[in-house]
Amino acid sequence: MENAVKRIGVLTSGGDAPGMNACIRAVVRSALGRGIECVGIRRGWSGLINGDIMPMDSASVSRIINRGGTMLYTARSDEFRTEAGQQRAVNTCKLLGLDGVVAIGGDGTFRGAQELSKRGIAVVGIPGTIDEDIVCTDYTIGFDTAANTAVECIDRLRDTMQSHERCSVVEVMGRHAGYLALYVAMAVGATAVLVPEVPYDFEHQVVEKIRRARLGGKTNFMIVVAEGAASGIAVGDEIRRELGLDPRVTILGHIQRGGSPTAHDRVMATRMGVEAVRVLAEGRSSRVICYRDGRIIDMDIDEGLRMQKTLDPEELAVMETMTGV
Ligand SMILES: Nc1ncnc2c1ncn2[C@@H]1O[C@H](COP(=O)(O)OP(=O)(O)O)[C@@H](O)[C@H]1O
Ligand SMILES: O=P(O)(O)OC[C@H]1O[C@](O)(COP(=O)(O)O)[C@@H](O)[C@@H]1O
Ligand SMILES: [Mg+2]
Repeated sequence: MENAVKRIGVLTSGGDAPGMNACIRAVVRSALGRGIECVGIRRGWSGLINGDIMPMDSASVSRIINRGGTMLYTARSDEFRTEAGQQRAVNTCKLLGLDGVVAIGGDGTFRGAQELSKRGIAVVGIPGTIDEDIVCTDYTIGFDTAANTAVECIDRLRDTMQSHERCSVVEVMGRHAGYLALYVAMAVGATAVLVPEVPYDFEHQVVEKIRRARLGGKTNFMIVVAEGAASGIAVGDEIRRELGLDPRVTILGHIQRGGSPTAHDRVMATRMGVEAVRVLAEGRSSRVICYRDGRIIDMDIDEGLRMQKTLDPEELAVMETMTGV
């Protein structure tokens, strides 16, 4: 069975995430260790459509385990959403003699992987996104680094906010998901957090929290806003209007997506990369690598994408407790 797989491709797609390089390295080196050739596909699905490739050997992934970003570049491709684009990608796989593709990315990337596997190409997905919004896995590569970067930035803001007794509104990434915001808010001891999963209620989520903090003796306030919940600037304006404070708004933006990956991200990326190659080498397809209950496993992509995920109610309740006093 294992000998059937001779050559695979690896790509990164969607928003980049720290640890993607460590994952590429693991895919390439574990494939080589099995006698499988590995081809790098640049610029995600659009690279597969256009045959944008680079040869990968062991040396090609030297000195990248500690680097953020992705050496293969990443992209979002509208063409790949079309049947014609997907067929072109299939043709590239046939032309290059690829027996499988490892796609490192988020949920969108996995939907693309589904389409490709329906067309007969073996694909295994690895979750790489700072949003941690992939339903079937407890962890996505990049989350830990992004969270620690955001925490470090907010700690710096807190110093100056305390000195000036100000209110700070910090917008963190998460277009559709509040995992990062909630985690970071808990880690910095925020006064309030706004996430897209909870309907926006300024009075309850912001005014009451700031009031309680003030009555408890605080004179500086940290409001963490996931970009998908509200705009940090709009929240700042509302605080100024309704409470008479003079908040400073900081949008952390892409700062959160860069930087050297934490040890946790490097280790998870390495474990997931090795597992993806094992799954492909065993001749399996349409799988996604997941971290569940403390173990790395693989799951059917359709099944994985069908699962419903919401913010952990226990985490939300803890945050409510900590901001309610
Ligand atoms: N339903 C879909 N069908 C086919 N391809 C898709 C689909 N959704 C997303 N993709 C492809 O995956 C790419 C990355 O998805 P995106 O949502 O931008 O990032 P992420 O993978 O990080 O969630 C898209 O640009 C598109 O090429
Ligand atoms: O890089 P862009 O296009 O500005 O996208 C920003 C978005 O990408 C993310 O960083 C990651 O999202 P995806 O993994 O789904 O691409 C979001 O948190 C953020 O909203
Ligand atoms: Mg996504």
